[in-house]
Order: sequence, then structure tokens, then C-alpha cells
Amino acid sequence: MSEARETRIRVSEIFGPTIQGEGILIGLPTVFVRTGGCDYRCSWCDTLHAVDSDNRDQWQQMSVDEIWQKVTRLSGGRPLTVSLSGGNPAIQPLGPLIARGHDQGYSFALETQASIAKEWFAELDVLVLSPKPPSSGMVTDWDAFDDCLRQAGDRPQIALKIVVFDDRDYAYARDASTRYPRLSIYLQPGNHTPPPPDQDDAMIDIDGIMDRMRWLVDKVTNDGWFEARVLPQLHVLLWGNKRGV
Ligand SMILES: C[S@@+](CC[C@H](N)C(=O)[O-])C[C@H]1O[C@@H](n2cnc3c(N)ncnc32)[C@H](O)[C@@H]1O
Ligand SMILES: Nc1nc2[nH]cc(C(=O)O)c2c(=O)[nH]1
Ligand code: SF4
Ligand SMILES: [Mg+2]
Repeated sequence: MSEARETRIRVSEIFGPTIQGEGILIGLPTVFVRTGGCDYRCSWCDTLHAVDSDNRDQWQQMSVDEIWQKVTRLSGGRPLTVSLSGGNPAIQPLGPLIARGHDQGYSFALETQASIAKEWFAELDVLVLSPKPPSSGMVTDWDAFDDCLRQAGDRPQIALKIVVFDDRDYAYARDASTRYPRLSIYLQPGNHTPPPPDQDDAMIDIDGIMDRMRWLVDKVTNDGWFEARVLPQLHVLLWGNKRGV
């Protein structure tokens, strides 16, 4: 049996097309393939339904064919960008899925915290590395981050995206950017009212997020950090904590 036929990928949800709400591809029509399971437990994770194994019963082991059928149905067979997110999608064997999509003219972006590197990163079109700042409660393994860069090599466009809640997070983002001056950097104000895993209509404090956004803009401009881009989560502004958009 070919690699693609044997492969099973743990999927939490597939949805779209919507617009990419974050970072380097913001505004671009995108279909999302969200995998299930994560090696991190960020204190403020907004996607717990794809992280906590309590939600395992809602995840599905899917073949490349099954995933690809759904992606092509959602996109009407017209090539677009597929965003691979999670959870940590780097846990899953996504190489054969990327190969299938490339054959048909689709592009692939991956969102990961850069804790696990895979050789198929080299096949991506865009790699978004989102190491976690102190407020997350996680500790960054910079060796693992370097492995991700090594595995990616020259093909993918690579960007840093760092969530910022407070001054410590901001200092972390500045350090990361100093460490990797060649990576474009996107700062994203944290959503301090992320939804519980089973409640995507949970209340959201957009005013509070916008206060943090203005604070971040002031920080960047006052510091003369003119390479940083500050962007909100556009889908959160449009649809709050709603899932599948
Ligand atoms: C849900 S994660 C999934 C991919 C991968 N596990 C990661 O963290 O990069 C996708 C993006 O959402 C961001 N994110 C998660 N919770 C957030 C929150 N409460 N506010 C703002 N961004 C958040 C993450 O930092 C990451 O950049
Ligand atoms: N529209 C939209 N944009 C996104 N960018 C990153 C997302 C994610 O949860 O990984 C996401 C998402 O869930 N929806
Ligand atoms: S790494 Fe990403 S998916 Fe995993 S807990 Fe943190 S924000 Fe959530
Ligand atoms: Mg999200």
C-alpha cells in the first residue's frame, strides 16, 4: 500500500473557506484542517477542544483521501491555501496530505509552537512558528525551534507569531526577534477570555483585547521597533469565540 493510503491523521475539525485571521496570511481565503492533540497546555489556549484528550471522542482518525475529499468539496475544487493547525499539527504525519494537495495546485501553511520538527516541514509553502511567551506557563525549547528551521530549509516562507499579554511577554518577543533577525515577526494581542472546550458562544471581551492592541502599538512605536507588525485575531473581532470560522 502507498504511504498516502496507509496514513491516518487525527483530525478535530475541517472548516472553511474562511479568511485567515492571524499573522502573515491575514485576510487570505483559507480552508483549515485542525488536528487533535497537543504536547503543550498553554494557560490561555483558545482551542482546547483540539488539545484536551477529554475531547478525543470528537476527533476522527482520517485517511488522506477522506481529508482531501472534504477540503476539495469545501473549496469547490478551486485551489487555495490550506492552513494546518491544531493542537500541534506537527505531531501528525502530514507529508502525504501536502503532497496530494500540491499535485492539485493547493498551498499549505502550518501553525506550530515549534516544539516538534518534522522532515515534511520542507514541503510547506508557509511555516508559522509561534513559540510561547511566559504568560502561557510553557518554557520554550530553542533547540527544538532551531530544528524546525533546519527541517524547513529554503522552501517555506517562515514567520514568527508571538502572543503578547503583558510586559514579560513583550520582552520575550523582542528577545526572540533579536535571536532570529531574518524572520518577519507578528505580535498578536492575547484573548484573555478564550472559550472553554465545549462552549464556543462563551462571552468575549473585545474592548479588553482592543485595549491590549493599543498598548502593544504604543510599545512598538515608542521603542522604535519598526520591523514588528501588530495584528489582532481578525476572526475573533468578527465572530468572537465561535468555532469553525
Ligand atoms: C490554537 S494555536 C494552534 C497551533 C499551535 N499549537 C500553536 O500554538 O502555534 C494557533 C495560534 O493561536 C494562538 N492563540 C492561542 N490561544 C490564544 C489566545 N488566547 N489569544 C491569542 N492567540 C491565541 C497561538 O499562540 C497560535 O499562534
Ligand atoms: N479564521 C481563522 N483564522 C485562524 N488563524 C489561526 C487559527 C487557528 O486556530 O489556528 C484560526 C482560526 O481558527 N480561524
Ligand atoms: S500550543 Fe497551541 S494548541 Fe497547544 S495549548 Fe498552546 S495554544 Fe493551544
Ligand atoms: Mg484559533
